[in-house]
Amino acid sequence: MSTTLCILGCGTMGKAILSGILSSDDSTVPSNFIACVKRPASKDRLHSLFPKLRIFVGDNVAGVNAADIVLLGSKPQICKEILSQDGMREALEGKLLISILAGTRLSQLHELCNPSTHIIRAMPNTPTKIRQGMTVLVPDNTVTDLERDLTECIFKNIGLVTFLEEKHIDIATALCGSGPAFICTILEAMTDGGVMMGLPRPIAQELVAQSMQGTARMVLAGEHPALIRDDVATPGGCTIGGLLAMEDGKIRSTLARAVQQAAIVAEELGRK
Ligand SMILES: NC(=O)C1=CN([C@@H]2O[C@H](COP(=O)(O)OP(=O)(O)OC[C@H]3O[C@@H](n4cnc5c(N)ncnc54)[C@H](OP(=O)(O)O)[C@@H]3O)[C@@H](O)[C@H]2O)C=CC1
Ligand SMILES: O=C(O)[C@@H]1CCC=N1
Repeated sequence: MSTTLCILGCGTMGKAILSGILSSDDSTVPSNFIACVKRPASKDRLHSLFPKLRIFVGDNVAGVNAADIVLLGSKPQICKEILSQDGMREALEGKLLISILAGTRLSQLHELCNPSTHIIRAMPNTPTKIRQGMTVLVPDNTVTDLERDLTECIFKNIGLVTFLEEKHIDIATALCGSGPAFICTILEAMTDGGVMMGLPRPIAQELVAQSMQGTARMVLAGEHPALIRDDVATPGGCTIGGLLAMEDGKIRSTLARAVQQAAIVAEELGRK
């Protein structure tokens, strides 16, 4: 049976999810894809990236009508406008709606939909583009096991998946949704250090990025970050010199506060 996924608002994150799914060998579910956007220029860009994609400009209801599953990928601020369009409630009836909107709660989405629309909140990140994403899923209590499994399958195909309660999704938004931006800030800063000491930027950047990837993989394989750190910081060595400079700059509390601030703002986005 063929399943059609409509990405309702297909910008940065919609494109990342589509790229991930379409580059996988296992793109049987969903098997067909639709995107809805606002501007004709976005249609042209999407068409050049994904030639087989059906694209609707300014006709969201038609896009949703033609789909089995809808992934809401607009900015949170315009979700009400989109879901209140004439015919949208009806178009979504009996369908699974996956919302990737930061901050917008299940209860707010339900108010804009009929009861037969089942809703799952998802918080993915841009590395889904290369099938290395991290997605947190929050199904509401009307979601069937089949819908839950299907959503898990879609996101597992493009990265790791974990289920959380809704009360934790703003924190997940800060950690995995915003995470790539925070991590790239650290990556750029370390690269700057290498450039300052005389390495060409592309080489310094590769050294940092691969070190980040390798270390992250060790942690994901079960190694404890504190032990990895201790192994590297030999007595009287260069690493402990660098670590103390980081602590002088309050790097730990700075990064933890960044996550705290992003989680606070994520929660506020749902109130706008
Ligand atoms: N960016 C990220 O890393 C992450 C984002 N998110 C969430 O994903 C969502 C989208 O973010 P992002 O992809 O960055 O945003 P973008 O601005 O890149 O994409 C938004 C999309 O919505 C479309 N759109 C705007 N108005 C309408 C409308 N009236 N009808 C139909 N489509 C419309 C835009 O169309 P057009 O192109 O024509 O303007 C665009 O394609 C947000 O809710 C965000 O919280 C979640 C995790 C990570
Ligand atoms: O900054 C934002 O609003 C979005 C949500 C998570 C990542 N980017």
